[in-house]
Amino acid sequence: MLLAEVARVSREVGETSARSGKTALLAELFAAAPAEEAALVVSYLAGRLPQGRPGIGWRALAQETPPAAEPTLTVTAVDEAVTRFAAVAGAGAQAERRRILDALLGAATEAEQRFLRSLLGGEVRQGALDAVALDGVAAAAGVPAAALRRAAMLDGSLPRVAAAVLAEGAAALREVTLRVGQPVQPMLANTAKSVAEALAALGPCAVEEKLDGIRVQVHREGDHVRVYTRSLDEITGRLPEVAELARSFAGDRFILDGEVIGRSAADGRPVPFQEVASRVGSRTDVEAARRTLPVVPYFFDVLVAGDRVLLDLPVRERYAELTALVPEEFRVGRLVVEDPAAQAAEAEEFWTRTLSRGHEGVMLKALDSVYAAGRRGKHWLKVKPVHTLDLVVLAVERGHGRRTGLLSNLHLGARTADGGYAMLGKTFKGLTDEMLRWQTERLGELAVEDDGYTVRVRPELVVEIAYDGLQRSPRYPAGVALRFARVLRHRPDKRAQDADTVETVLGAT
Ligand SMILES: Nc1ncnc2c1ncn2[C@@H]1O[C@H](COP(=O)(O)OP(=O)(O)OP(=O)(O)O)[C@@H](O)[C@H]1O
Repeated sequence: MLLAEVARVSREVGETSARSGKTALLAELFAAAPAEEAALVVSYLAGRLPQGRPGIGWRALAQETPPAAEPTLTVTAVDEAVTRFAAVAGAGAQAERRRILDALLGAATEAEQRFLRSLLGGEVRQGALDAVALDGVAAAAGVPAAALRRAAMLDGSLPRVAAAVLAEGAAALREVTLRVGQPVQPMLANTAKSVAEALAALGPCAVEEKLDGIRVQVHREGDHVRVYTRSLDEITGRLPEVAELARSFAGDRFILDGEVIGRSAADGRPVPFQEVASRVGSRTDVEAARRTLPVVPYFFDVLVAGDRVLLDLPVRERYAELTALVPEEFRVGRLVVEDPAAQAAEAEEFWTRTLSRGHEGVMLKALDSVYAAGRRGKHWLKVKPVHTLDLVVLAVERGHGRRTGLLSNLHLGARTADGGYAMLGKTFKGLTDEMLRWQTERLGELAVEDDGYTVRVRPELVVEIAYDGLQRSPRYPAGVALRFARVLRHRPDKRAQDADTVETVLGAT
């Protein structure tokens, strides 16, 4: 299929405001895509490259290249060029990359160049596009969107499932199941303001300790254990003690969901999140890092046990399975509340005790709820003493004085209903020297425009922000701004589409 077709539909989708109109345009294109190119076409329209981020800087993309007069470029040819680009290494790499990019842009018409620049630069608005692309595939294949969404979550790749369902119809969906060794998007939680509010919303539920560490999904098949992060990256090699422990558990085939934390050698209290994050992030000399900060996983869910997929079992039954596999000392602390009215005081006491042990808060889970992979549902509710927001960095200002040479003052945005972002304020508070160095490097990679003072970036980096409330402000697009915002931590483990929406921000305060 010609890239021109993809670029045209992408433009038309952008110009159409009704969701049904967007879906129809995409469905027509997907139905017309040849089987061997369907995955690529879906991927491009969801704003993604199968190669991930090939590291093409905005300066390289901004360079003018004379366009081709006629469209001849196919999506397969684009894919091959990006693969070559991503593989270039060693001496002369920069010139070779330039050559590949010039050849690619030179083979594209003006309209195709525009699309390529946004695709390669990661500038296509992702969150909304993913969902719209999914609707388009469902309509083209004649399958329910919900069934397709679930299959894509289980498989981990919408383009792959899309290609199968476009070729084989609904039958392909039945074949998608959870497989050991294939990570699945974890279930996420919503926020409640208090334990009482969460109990009222959920009814019979489990109240669990909310540990502040790194989410891990542990897959075991015989002696093979793999550990994945929340963003589905494999980190087995960095956490040898987790793999060793999983090998010691009763079953020899399972998928467990849990949180890894470190404990202080002196008093056993949990160490700050940053220390665990830096331990998990360190790839070199894992053994030395392990001696400095050994970590322990605490599990709270099980998704596969033996040859059974447990996602559709309710919490109470999954927990019984977890109990059979994982010894109590490696499960999160938990209180079962069958009767919220009678056990309210007990639940409050569990919350107080959990906080006094140095944990972040509690997580309440409806006892009859299933595991909704990849969803931020209403069946898991977290309660924390300090309310925080996850916001996306839209731009950053260059520092001055002691911060000269560093990217410092962050422009923070919440997601809007149309797939964009509304800026809610700026802050440089709470950033340690190490965080400043880290964000300068990361935001440098995400830069798309630089006027010498403010660097606009691709909206990808999520930061966790504490704040004292909202104030009216006509200068900001949502009509409100954050008061006393400060950065608690960077959240490279989160995607922009996991960030808070303007709606939740307004509802939170
Ligand atoms: N008992 C628990 N059950 C589920 N998740 C837990 C538990 N204890 C700790 N967690 C962590 O809490 C996270 C769920 O909260 P949420 O979905 O809001 O993600 P989050 O935004 O990363 O959380 P937060 O920002 O509050 O740390 C999980 O991803 C997991 O890492």
